[in-house]
Amino acid sequence: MSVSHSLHLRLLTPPATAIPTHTPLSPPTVLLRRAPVRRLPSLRASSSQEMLVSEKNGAPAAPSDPSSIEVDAVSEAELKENGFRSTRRTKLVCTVGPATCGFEQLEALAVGGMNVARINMCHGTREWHKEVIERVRRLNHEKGFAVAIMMDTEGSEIHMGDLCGASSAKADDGEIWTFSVRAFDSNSNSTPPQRTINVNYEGFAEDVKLGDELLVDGGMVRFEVIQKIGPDVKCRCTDPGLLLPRANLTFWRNGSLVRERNAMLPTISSKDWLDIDFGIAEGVDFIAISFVKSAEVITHLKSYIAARSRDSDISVIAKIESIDSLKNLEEIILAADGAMVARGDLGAQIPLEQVPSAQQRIVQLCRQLNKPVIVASQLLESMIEYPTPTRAEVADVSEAVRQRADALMLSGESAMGQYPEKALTVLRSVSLRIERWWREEKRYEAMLLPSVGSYFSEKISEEICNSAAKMANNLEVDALFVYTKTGYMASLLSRCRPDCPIFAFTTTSSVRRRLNLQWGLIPFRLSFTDDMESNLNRTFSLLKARNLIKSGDLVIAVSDMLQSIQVMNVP
Ligand SMILES: Nc1ncnc2c1ncn2[C@@H]1O[C@H](COP(=O)(O)OP(=O)(O)O)[C@@H](O)[C@H]1O
Ligand SMILES: C=C(OP(=O)(O)O)C(=O)O
Ligand SMILES: [K+]
Ligand SMILES: [Mg+2]
Repeated sequence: MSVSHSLHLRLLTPPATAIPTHTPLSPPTVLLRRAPVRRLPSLRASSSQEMLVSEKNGAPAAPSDPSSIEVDAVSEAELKENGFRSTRRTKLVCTVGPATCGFEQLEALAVGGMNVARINMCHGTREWHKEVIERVRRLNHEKGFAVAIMMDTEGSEIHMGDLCGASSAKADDGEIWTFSVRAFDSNSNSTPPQRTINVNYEGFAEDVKLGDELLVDGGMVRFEVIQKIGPDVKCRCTDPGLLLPRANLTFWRNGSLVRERNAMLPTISSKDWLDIDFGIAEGVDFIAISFVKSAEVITHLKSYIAARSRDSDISVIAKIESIDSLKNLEEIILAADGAMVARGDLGAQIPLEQVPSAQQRIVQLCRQLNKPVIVASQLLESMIEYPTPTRAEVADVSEAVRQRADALMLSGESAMGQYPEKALTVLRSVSLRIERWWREEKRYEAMLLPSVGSYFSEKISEEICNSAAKMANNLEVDALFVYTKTGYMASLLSRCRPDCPIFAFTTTSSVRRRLNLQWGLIPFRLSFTDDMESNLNRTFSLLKARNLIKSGDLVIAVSDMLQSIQVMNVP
């Protein structure tokens, strides 16, 4: 028999088309009934009008083709390879830099499981970044990937200049180096004297004091301030190491971070605004804001984006990397569309031993508030130079996966390291293994998920998703299906971190790319109607023809058009 009994739980509310979203509804009546056994028409790709897009081999169908379904080539391969109950849930972000900006290198990362490509506006020119964006878009179009693009702003941090073209400089113990606010232009004749580093913050020489400790890259190299001469600050190296172009600088006095005038620098600098305009014009999917201090800046940016691009849905990610961002954590996360635990700078602003608990707190709060969260920086730092990670790095990655963060991020490992693909493979295999272990052992601690919706209709959606996820675990279903136009219902299911994967069907490519950042979601683009029966039948036939599901698989379907939970076997 091709169809088993299907249980249909429906909340009797007016049809979704009649409900403007965010309108309070009258309390729903719950009706539980057993639907009659139905025999669905057995549709095969060959016998139906519905042609599948085979993006990998041919030209992709136009996104508006109503009869097509799009899933990215890698999710499809991973689903088949791992079997969908154990396909990867943790998403992977790779920073693109000189080591990975070529088309083939980007393709290798996409094949390796990169869900989001990050460009860091702190480095490179806008033209350089534009080319990377174009390559990623071409890759998506020609090869059937759905890699999203995240632009990360430079922010008003204090950092060194670009070492006049040198890729690095070695600072040895006891050496005297000069940090100067004088601008040495690598193209002009004003070559700086030896061991002189330009600092981008005008107030630097005035703000530091003799005896201050100067930390490069959060302590990778350390200096002590020994003399101030006009714009120049002479420092003695106390912890030797490699200085990298545009490395971040912090200064400490009596064991605490100095936050004087530099704390007054705007979160979004004038250069950042130009970069943001660039990002909007290029249609990036995410903009990550560095050194967020309060919720206002996020709200401000979001209204700027909305005014600039009426139909754009760029998500704003708040980078948590300062003391202020920890102080105002909840309001910042509430205002943003997601957050990043930016451990690089965070570890330079708070004592290192406080970073792990801050990470745990941020990851947990993001899940409670239903915002995706990325754990970033130094996950596999040694792989910049070596082909295998340290045991400690593997343990760190495992911990982020165990905390059920939405995504893990590579920085230097993929931007300028020697083994970008190997680093990505490590993230992928560790994620898969830890996720499986945790599922098998049912080790995860139950998390209280508070209600986040402000409207009654949103609260209904939350209850439906919480119940559907619980049913999915208890009934051990193979997959959850969610039909969602805005992606909201999909995120609510993802928040529950269910045991089975979540197939998220959405109508636009941009929502699909954004869902790529969220835990456990396998986003598909599909045109669907308000008729769930026909949506389900079409989806079943399209996915079966693609060998992504088979007759007898047990699925639970929810949608944001119809407040219902349906449990059924694939016919
Ligand atoms: N677009 C780029 N051009 C040149 N180098 C880059 C680029 N992006 C990243 N890098 C290199 O990769 C390193 C790690 O990247 P990331 O962590 O994003 O930056 P940062 O170290 O400034 O926080 C950078 O320090 C820089 O050396
Ligand atoms: C991700 C981070 O930000 P950036 O690489 O831009 O400094 C960080 O500080 O950890
Ligand atoms: K940055
Ligand atoms: Mg940072």
